[in-house]
Amino acid sequence: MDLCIPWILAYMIDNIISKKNIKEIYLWGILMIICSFIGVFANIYANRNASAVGRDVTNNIRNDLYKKVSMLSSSQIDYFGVNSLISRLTTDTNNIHRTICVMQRLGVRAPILLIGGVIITLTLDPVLTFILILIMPFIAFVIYFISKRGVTLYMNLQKSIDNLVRVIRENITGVKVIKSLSKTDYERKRFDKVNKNVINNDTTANIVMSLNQPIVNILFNCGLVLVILVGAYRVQSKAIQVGVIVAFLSYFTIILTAMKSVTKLFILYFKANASAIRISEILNIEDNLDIDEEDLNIQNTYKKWNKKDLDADLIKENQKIENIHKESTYHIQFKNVTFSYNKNIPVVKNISFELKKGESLGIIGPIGSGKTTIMMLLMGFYKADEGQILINNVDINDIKKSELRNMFGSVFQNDYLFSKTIYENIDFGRDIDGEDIVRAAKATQAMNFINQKEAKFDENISQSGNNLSGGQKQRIFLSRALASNPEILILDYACSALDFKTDRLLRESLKKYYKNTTKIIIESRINSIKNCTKIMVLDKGNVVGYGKHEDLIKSCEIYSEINKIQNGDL
Ligand SMILES: Nc1ncnc2c1ncn2[C@@H]1O[C@H](COP(=O)(O)OP(=O)(O)OP(=O)(O)O)[C@@H](O)[C@H]1O
Repeated sequence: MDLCIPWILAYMIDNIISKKNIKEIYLWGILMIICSFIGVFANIYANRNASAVGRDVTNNIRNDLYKKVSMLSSSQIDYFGVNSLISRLTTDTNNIHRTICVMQRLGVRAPILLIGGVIITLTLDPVLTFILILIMPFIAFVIYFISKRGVTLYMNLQKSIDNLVRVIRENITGVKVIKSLSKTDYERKRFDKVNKNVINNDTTANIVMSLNQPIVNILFNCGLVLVILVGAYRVQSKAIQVGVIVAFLSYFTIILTAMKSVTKLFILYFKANASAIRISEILNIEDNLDIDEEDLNIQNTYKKWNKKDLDADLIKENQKIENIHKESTYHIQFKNVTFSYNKNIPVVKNISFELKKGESLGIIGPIGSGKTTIMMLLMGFYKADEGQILINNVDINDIKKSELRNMFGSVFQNDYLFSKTIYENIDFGRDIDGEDIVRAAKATQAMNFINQKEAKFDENISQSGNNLSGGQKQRIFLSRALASNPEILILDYACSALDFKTDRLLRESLKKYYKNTTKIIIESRINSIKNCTKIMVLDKGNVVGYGKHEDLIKSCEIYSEINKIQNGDL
């Protein structure tokens, strides 16, 4: 419709107006109005559809990306970094969303106006069109050359945004520490630095990309001047009529706008391309995912087999596992396990221990000695470089990840509470029986403070549990770990915020109500682990003591030293 209107105008100027027939002028005028309306409504319709497509495509990409991110193995998450994953899920998908929306509107409209404009001007006057076509390769070259540089520049920009997200996240989650250490100024300067980096990268990218517009404008305006000069000469020599020049000026504006749109598209495209590369880096990962091939196979097999066959097979498989359980003497076995995060310097070396069902292991040792790493290996977050880890006599690498994870209840140092009710935070979407939740809350002494809350279990917890004390939070973490009646309970400094009495009551409840659960407890207080079936003393990734409390006091120098310090003897 945009292309029709100038053509009608030229026709009216050259053929209708001279006839001085008002009726005919009105008719052609009405035709122009109809064209305008059709154009407006078609535009609204196209925009609505483009938005819907943009919304759905981004929704799919974000879902796929989220699914993939949630399946990444721990080492892959370490490799990409949490902040980079967050900005890939947010800023990068947003860049793609904008581009898809604009691409559908301008990407369709601009070429139609561009090519259509050239074709129509050709029918009006080939000589003037020739001037137009002559400058187009120059414009295309400028756009291509400048925009090509955009990919690297926008990649750098995205990387600096990753850094910005990291610093903001650290500052917001660590706001209390920052204030208590009076480090607000220091953190502000750190933020300023990364923020400036984003601004600098953004400015560089924008300066380079904004060269496009003025250069394109200059080239086009030169063409316009030439058209008017040549056009005036041709009107004078009666080769064309005045209406053609008027139409030509309109077509020039249309074509110029279309060219500008193409430039904008290029900028958006290169920006989105940088984001798309970052997104596909995640989507294209195939190996080392935190989901077993077996899990995927089962999904595929479901499609192929009928349910009866699958059930029969699952029953056989369960029987096999049950037999293994019966034969197995040990619940958990570590056999000479060695592991290194960077595949260079081992963090834990030659770790061996065995636990029978219901037994407990206390792990103690200096900061960074590898205590948490042993738990990470047991839960299958990382694979051991050497040695073997067995649960119920089965190598954990042969156990389906989902099945493995279901065996555990765990509390780690950096656990998280969600802005939901106390009940939902304990249940954690697992549809656990209400009785089990209450039992867990009683065992962990959480009931005492839950009962004091107005809404009891339905009391809302604010983000990260800011409306709870440290000890209350820990009791909810512990309840969450115990609520599913896990086979294995892992407590990594899970009781550090509990007072001595609550700590003792918790241990008594664990013994009484969860006697079949095998427990591994990482603690710095000897009193919290001295009654464990076995105690392991770690130092720089090596086991320097292993046995019962009384034996270690005599045989392990580090252990007896810690014991003396904690009893006030040193
Ligand atoms: N994801 C990781 N990537 C690289 N190195 C890591 C990672 N996690 C831990 N480490 C390193 O491995 C070593 C052991 O860490 P680990 O968390 O197992 O120690 P820990 O004994 O549990 O310490 P703490 O008592 O402070 O909790 C440390 O030197 C630590 O810096």
